[in-house]
This record gives sequence, structure tokens and C-alpha cells, in this order.
Amino acid sequence: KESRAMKFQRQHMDPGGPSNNSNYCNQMMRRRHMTEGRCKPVNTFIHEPLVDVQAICLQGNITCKNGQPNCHKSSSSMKITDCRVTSGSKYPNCAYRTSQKERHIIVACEGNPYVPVHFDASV
Ligand SMILES: Nc1ncnc2c1ncn2[C@@H]1O[C@H](C(=O)NS(=O)(=O)C[C@H]2[C@@H](O)[C@H](n3ccc(=O)[nH]c3=O)O[C@@H]2CO)[C@@H](O)[C@H]1O
Repeated sequence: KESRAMKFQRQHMDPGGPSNNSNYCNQMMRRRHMTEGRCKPVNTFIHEPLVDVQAICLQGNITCKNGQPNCHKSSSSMKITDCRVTSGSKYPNCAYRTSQKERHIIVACEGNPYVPVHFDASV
């Protein structure tokens, strides 16, 4: 069974990116298995080293969207790509808009080791 930490990495980590092509999200959402059963509506890929994203968990606690207190915000902005399903997208042909951004990101951390398990938002 995939751990929550590994699921976070599968869904959100792409240190090698960003690639400036408009098909990035169409390709990556499939490759990382987020178009099975349904087209995941929104997903962010983070183009920073894993150790830098794991270090976010060492930042001060802030409240997550779901009210839990185990979220943390990156101290610096990070290179990300937001993937958002398009209005014309029809499962199983999931179609995405690719948007490259630089934002502070907010993740939820859990476990021992205390690592990212959920992408909460970018600001
Ligand atoms: N505090 C917590 N502590 C620990 N765990 C927590 C906590 N909170 C939730 N989980 C868990 O995480 C799991 C999960 O998949 N949550 S999810 O909201 O659906 C993820 C969102 C995110 O993937 C994506 N999104 C969204 C915005 C954006 O900019 N970029 C972007 O990528 O959209 C998704 C839906 O919004 C679930 O098991 C839940 O129980």
C-alpha cells in the first residue's frame, strides 16, 4: 500500500520540471495516475528539490483549510505548475490547463519522520 508521504511525492513532486509546454499537465496528470476513475480537478506540481519541500515541515504551524493545525508555509516562493481541468475535458480524456507560477506553498505534515502528506494551497 502506498504511504501518504509517497502519495504526496507521486502527486506533487517534479524537481526536474518545469517544462514550458502546454501539454505538461495533460502528460503529467496521466503519468502520475490522477486521471483514473475521474479527472482530478486541480493539482499542483512543485519544481524544487525534495529536501527543500520536506524542510517546509520545520516552519511554524498554521491552520489548514480543513481546520487541522498541522500546516506549514514555505519561507520562500517556489516554482510550481498548477494543473486545472478544462471545461471541455471529458473523462477519460482528461484535458488540463498548464499554469507556471512562483508561489509560497502550504503543505500539511504528519508522521515520524514528520513529512509532507497533503498539498493545502499556494499563496
Ligand atoms: N491537515 C491535514 N493533515 C493531514 N492530511 C490532510 C490534511 N488535510 C487534508 N488531508 C488529507 O490529504 C488528502 C488529500 O488529498 N486532500 S485534498 O484536499 O484532496 C488535496 C488537494 C490537493 O491535492 C489539490 N490541490 C488543491 C489546491 C492547489 O492549489 N493545488 C492542489 O494540488 O486538490 C485537492 C483538493 O483540494 C486527503 O487524504 C485528506 O484526508
